[in-house]
Parts: sequence; C-alpha cells; structure tokens
Amino acid sequence: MELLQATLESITEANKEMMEKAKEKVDSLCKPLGSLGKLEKIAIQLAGITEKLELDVSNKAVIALAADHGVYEENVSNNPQFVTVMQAIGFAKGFTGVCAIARAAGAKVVSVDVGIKEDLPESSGVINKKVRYGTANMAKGPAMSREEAIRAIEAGIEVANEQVKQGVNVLATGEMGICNTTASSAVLAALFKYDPAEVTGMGAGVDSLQHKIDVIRRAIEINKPDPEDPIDVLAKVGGLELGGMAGVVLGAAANRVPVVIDGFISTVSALIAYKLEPKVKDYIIPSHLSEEPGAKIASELLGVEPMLNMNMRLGEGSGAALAFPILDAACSMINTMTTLEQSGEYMQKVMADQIV
Ligand SMILES: O=C(O)c1ccc[n+]([C@@H]2O[C@H](COP(=O)([O-])O)[C@@H](O)[C@H]2O)c1
Ligand SMILES: Cc1cc2nc[nH]c2cc1C
Repeated sequence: MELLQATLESITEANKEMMEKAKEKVDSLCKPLGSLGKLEKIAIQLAGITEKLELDVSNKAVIALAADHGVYEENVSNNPQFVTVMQAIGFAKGFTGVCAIARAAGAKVVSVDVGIKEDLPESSGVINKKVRYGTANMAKGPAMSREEAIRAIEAGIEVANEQVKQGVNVLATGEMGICNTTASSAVLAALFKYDPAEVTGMGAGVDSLQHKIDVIRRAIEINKPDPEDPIDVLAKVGGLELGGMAGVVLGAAANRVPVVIDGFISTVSALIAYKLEPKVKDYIIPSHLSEEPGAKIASELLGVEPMLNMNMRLGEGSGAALAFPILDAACSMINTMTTLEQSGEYMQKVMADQIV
C-alpha cells in the first residue's frame, strides 16, 4: 500500500506552461496552422509530460503483463488456458505478435508474470512479480483480496520504475490472460454502471456471448463491487494483469513518462488508474480502437480518441507498439522542422545564390 500511496501522491499534472511554449513552437513551423493535426497534439502533450521542447521517445518498452483467470471454469473463452503462459514466454523470447510489431518500431517487450497459474523457470526470461496463482472464479466470489489487488497495481508500478531507471522514456501497456475480456467487461460495467450486455464482446473467441454476459452479470450480483472504489472493483471482478497495467500507467505518470495504451483491456486498466488519480490522463496516449465493442465506450469514458483503426483485437500491447512510430514522427516534427521564418530566409538566400 505504501508504494501505491506514495506513487499516487507524487503524480502532478503535465506542465501547462511548457505545453503553451510547445504550441507556440508548433504554430511557428513551416506549415498551415494546425495542419499536422494529432501529430501536433501529441508533440504538445509530450512537451507537457517531459517538461522539454526537445523531444525524445527513442527508448521504448511495451510492458506485457500476464495472468490467469479463475472464471475460465465458467466456459467464457473457447481458447485453452495454457495460451497465457505460452504467450508470456513468447513475449520474453520475442516471437509473439506484439514482439514483431515492437521490433519494427525499435521497441523492447518486457514480459511480466503478475499471476500466471504455473511457476516459470528463470530461464524463461519472464520477470516474476507473481501476486497469486491466477484469480479465483469471480462468478462464485471475489477474484482476489483487496491486498492482492493493491499488490498487483504495485507490481506494475515497480516494473515502470525499473524500466525508467534503465533509461526507458516511453512505456506502453500490454497483456495476456485468457478470459481477461470477461474481467475487463465486468470492471467496466461495475465501475460505470453499464449493463454487461452493452460492454461485452467475443474476446478471443467464445461459444456463447449470451452465456458470457450472464456470467458477468452473476459476478457483479454476487460480489457487489463498489463503483466508487476502483480497488474494490478490481479485487472483486478484475484481474491481476489489469491491476498491473493500472500500475504501469500510475508509475509512468509518477515518473513523468508518457504511456501508450493498447486496446480494450489496456483501456479499462487505464480507467482504473484514472479513477485512482485523474491526473494520469495527462500522461496517457491512446493508440488503436480495438474491435471489442466495449473499447469505444472505454475510450470515451477516458476522454481519449484512438488514432488508428486497424480492425485489430489481438491485445498484448500490439496496437500500442504500432503507434510508437507516430510518436517518433511527432518528436521529429518539433525537433527538426524549420519555422516559416527560417524557411523564408533560406529561400531568399537560395534565390540570391548565396548557398554553396
Ligand atoms: O486488446 C484487445 O482489445 C483484445 C480484444 C480481444 C481479445 N484480446 C486478447 O485475447 C485474450 C482474452 O480473450 P478472452 O476471450 O479469453 O477473454 C487476451 O489475452 C487479450 O490479449 C485482446
Ligand atoms: C493464440 C492467442 C494469442 C493471443 N494473444 C493475446 N491473446 C491471445 C489469444 C490467443 C488464443
């Protein structure tokens, strides 16, 4: 609890003065006002986060947190549960979908076990931050205790802190957990009082969507999570990797480092962090709009507009990694473009044949 409390207390808003300066600089560049659209918005946000006008997001990491879910026994996912541990190993060894996309973007993937139901050997390369061996079945009782929910959040904070210490200057949230779309829909419905039918989709595949909705409804009825208490909601109907990702968002904000969020599960986790400390919003950069129906609702609740719509629903942090080059472009824009004035002067020199 101490780490969570200290982290929450250390989060401040982005530097609005620096954002004003960045806006002035962006507006002076050689282009029609506002013509680089969201790229301008991102550059200004990055300046506010880092308190610098010379921007750098060259050291990138996707934090991919993996955990298992007890609600698997309710038949809410038609994929085998071993996929969770298989993909966590794949993250560490570099052969999953997110790894391929991160590689193309020059980013590393950090694989973290926050609650896989098996023990992994050190040689797996997966960082051990295990809080417990998977959650309990939320359709029968709380997924985890309040203390475990806090420890999961703190595991994410710890990883964020460790990565920033190693020089990482932009983070992204990613995850793996068979059944975590059930947990995410339950958290979203409980936190914002939605009917589960409005925020539940097929995930990675399910035999009956109606059955999945009924299980979520039952979990909320049995556990009665308190919408005013995000940790209570996380503990009762959430997941360990959701807590971990909320922690990564909080840790990023506390370190004044931008954090790119991925699809549905990542966005719901960011909402948990936002409910704990609304100032984290200044540090969050959205990436893509997941095909999962609850993703649009979650983005709107967070007040972010995903920049890409690639019909993706893989998770893992794949969409966030795909957005990394857009951040690079925003930095390059503010760092290397000439101003209208400089371009004019240069043009006059060229025309006067003064450039050798
Ligand atoms: O990120 C998304 O928007 C997303 C949407 C659907 C599925 N997923 C991935 O699929 C897994 C969960 O699917 P499920 O059906 O088992 O709940 C989990 O490991 C996620 O990474 C991810
Ligand atoms: C193979 C597979 C890979 C995944 N990655 C994220 N969720 C996933 C679900 C499955 C089934």
